Amino acid sequence: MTTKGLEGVVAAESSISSIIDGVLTYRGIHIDDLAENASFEEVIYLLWYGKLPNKAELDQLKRDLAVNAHIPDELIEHLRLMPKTVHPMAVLRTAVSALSLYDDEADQMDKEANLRKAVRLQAKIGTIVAAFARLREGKDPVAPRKDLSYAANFLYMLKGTEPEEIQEKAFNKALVLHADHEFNASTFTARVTVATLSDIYSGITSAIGALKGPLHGGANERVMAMLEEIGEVDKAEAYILDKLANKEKIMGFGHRVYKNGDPRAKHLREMSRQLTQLTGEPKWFEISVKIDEVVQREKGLLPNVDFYSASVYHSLGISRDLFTPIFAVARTSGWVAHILEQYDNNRLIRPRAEYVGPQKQAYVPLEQR
Ligand SMILES: CC(=O)SCCNC(=O)CCNC(=O)[C@H](O)C(C)(C)COP(=O)(O)OP(=O)(O)OC[C@H]1O[C@@H](n2cnc3c(N)ncnc32)[C@H](O)[C@@H]1OP(=O)(O)O
Ligand SMILES: O=C([O-])CC(=O)C(=O)O
Repeated sequence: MTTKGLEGVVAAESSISSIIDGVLTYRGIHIDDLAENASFEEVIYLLWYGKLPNKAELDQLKRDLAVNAHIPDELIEHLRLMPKTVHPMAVLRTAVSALSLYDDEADQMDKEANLRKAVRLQAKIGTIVAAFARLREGKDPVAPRKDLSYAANFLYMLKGTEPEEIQEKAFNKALVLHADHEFNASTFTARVTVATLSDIYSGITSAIGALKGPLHGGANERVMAMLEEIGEVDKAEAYILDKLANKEKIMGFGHRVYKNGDPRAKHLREMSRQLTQLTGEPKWFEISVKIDEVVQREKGLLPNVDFYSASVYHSLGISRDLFTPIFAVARTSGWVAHILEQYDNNRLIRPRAEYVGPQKQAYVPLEQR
């Protein structure tokens, strides 16, 4: 017996995040609590070390992230030479792989070296996304600042100006909400890769590839494309009904695990409401709410993390093809935690397939085919 898509299959034990009866926790702390109160840096520490940091531990992690946020000049040149029109997720996949070439410890496998690489990767991944976003517009990258939070620094490197406090807070919350999610497809991919005892860069590169697809992280960008295509609230209902009649999936709805709603969506919905008002473009929230109503009514499906995050990022002035790379920036914290957990109690991940192909076939020489 096989289970298509491994639905409901428990593949390993983990003590990083849990989804029990629709409640999401990181290391046992409720996601609502973290979303309201935690900085992304605290969440990184929590995921990697299994406890909230004290002040000294948090200050140290912040310092480590800040001093490691620059990327090698060679990588900037590489990014400069990349075609300007390619998808930033493809760029990120290549750039993270390339980053390993400039890390002397890339293949060193002890725990301390892995933690040092984790800090470097987490610190640099945001810089890579921001640098390419500017380079493709013919602008120079903005060097990271040591005095800003992870969230503020990312927005600063992207735009060249410091974000308003409300923007920093919203972006921080989005990072916290996207940080980890049990055995989602990209995390599982990372674990499969490193379970061969391959290195952390290979794990993250594989995970980025898995996150890119529209059934996973790639949905957030497509949600924004849909909102833009709809354009006005009055057109939303007919647009969705037409898609459903054509048996098309509505991006940002449904979930393999949550059948009664994604607990992250309400936070993003409220952020979307506030930010779209602030930017004077409430229509993105209003169209989203209308879609939400129609999809629930017609299909009984609820929004996932990718739905309201689209209008949140748009309201922060971020191009829609950067939405999934930003998801990768946040999820690197979770990917790393899972990679470290996998190394700590490793066994090769190698399931079986049920063979359903032809049997007892003879080899036919080429000239007889
Ligand atoms: C961060 C994240 O990865 S969150 C997920 C992001 N992805 C998306 O938003 C893409 C849209 N959603 C989907 O494709 C799915 O809901 C997934 C991939 C998230 C979950 O997939 P699965 O658990 O495999 O559910 P599956 O695709 O089998 O759907 C079950 C039924 O609901 C329908 N359905 C599920 N999601 C949707 C949707 N978004 N729109 C319309 N119908 C849907 C399917 O067509 C299927 O109907 P059927 O039984 O009549 O064939
Ligand atoms: O868990 C999943 O399948 C997808 C998801 O919501 C995530 O990765 O955040």
